[in-house]
Amino acid sequence: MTPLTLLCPQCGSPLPRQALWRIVSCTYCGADVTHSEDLVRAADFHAAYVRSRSGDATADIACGGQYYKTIAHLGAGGSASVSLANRSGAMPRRVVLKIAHAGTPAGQLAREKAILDRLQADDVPGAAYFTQRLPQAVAVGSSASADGRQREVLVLRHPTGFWGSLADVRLAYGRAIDPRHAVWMWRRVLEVLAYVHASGWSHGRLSPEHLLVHPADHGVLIIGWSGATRRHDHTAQARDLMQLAWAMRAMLSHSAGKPVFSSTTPAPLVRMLERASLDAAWCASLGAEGMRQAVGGAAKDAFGPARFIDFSPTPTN
Ligand SMILES: Nc1ncnc2c1ncn2[C@@H]1O[C@H](COP(=O)(O)OP(=O)(O)OP(=O)(O)O)[C@@H](O)[C@H]1O
Repeated sequence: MTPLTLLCPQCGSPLPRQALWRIVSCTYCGADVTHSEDLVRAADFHAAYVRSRSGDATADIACGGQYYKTIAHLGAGGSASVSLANRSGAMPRRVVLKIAHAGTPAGQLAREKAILDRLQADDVPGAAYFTQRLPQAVAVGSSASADGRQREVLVLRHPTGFWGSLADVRLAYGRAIDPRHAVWMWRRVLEVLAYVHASGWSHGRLSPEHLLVHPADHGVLIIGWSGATRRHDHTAQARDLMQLAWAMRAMLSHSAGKPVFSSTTPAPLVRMLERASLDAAWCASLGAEGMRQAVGGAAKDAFGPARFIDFSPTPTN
């Protein structure tokens, strides 16, 4: 072992060996000295910590030991209202908060988190890719809301780039969307369904409200998983495919609430949608992957080879 003498860099006097890992005061000249490069003074650390928590005072929701400041309302469903929020602290992060309505049964959001956690934990082929295309829960808890009552809160990672639900798109258009856009929306959902169905899950509530659209990437995120089950139930999985076909029919219907196709919807697509929304046995025999391929074939018959067309979630004319 090489002997080591620690000397004060100011006066050259010997220092105690604690100077290797903490600050010591030189007994001769009074200088504060340490050899460690990682050391932070307790007072500096405390001041930085207090600075990092300065946003907590303006936060309105506390959950899982973190504080969140809501910044925009995103929507509302049957059980919760949904907001965009910022996590306060040294590492701010944008999240989505679901805050249970008054009267929502206790534990509903906790169940949703448990289902999302199980979906994320699946270790099946394709998991690395598809778990990125499913919602990710961060924490669940309860927090005082504006009316002073405790409400259940679910914190989700914020999926960037998603504009809103297909129900919002339909509302913004007030008429059918271009059927070429319905094709990629349908196929995107079927890709994810093929993955989740293969691991035995069924969603159970596939409606336009539960499909968020990413206009720039032509992406669709399935939300609303609180009713999902994992029973390898082929009937329930066929029902998912039928519900999805009805959601697509809603996007292509001439007027909201009436399943009448717009005149711009080509015949091969109309035939597919009608059969997929009514024939459970056919849906079960095709499965999500078979249906994805069939939609691709019908789209090719109707529009020719696939090409990217810009999508705007609000009408431009
Ligand atoms: N990440 C998001 N970005 C934009 N809007 C969102 C997002 N998440 C949810 N929304 C909006 O909030 C609405 C309600 O969300 P969600 O379906 O998760 O709530 P819910 O109360 O669980 O609904 P329900 O109980 O009816 O299934 C959605 O239809 C959508 O319009």
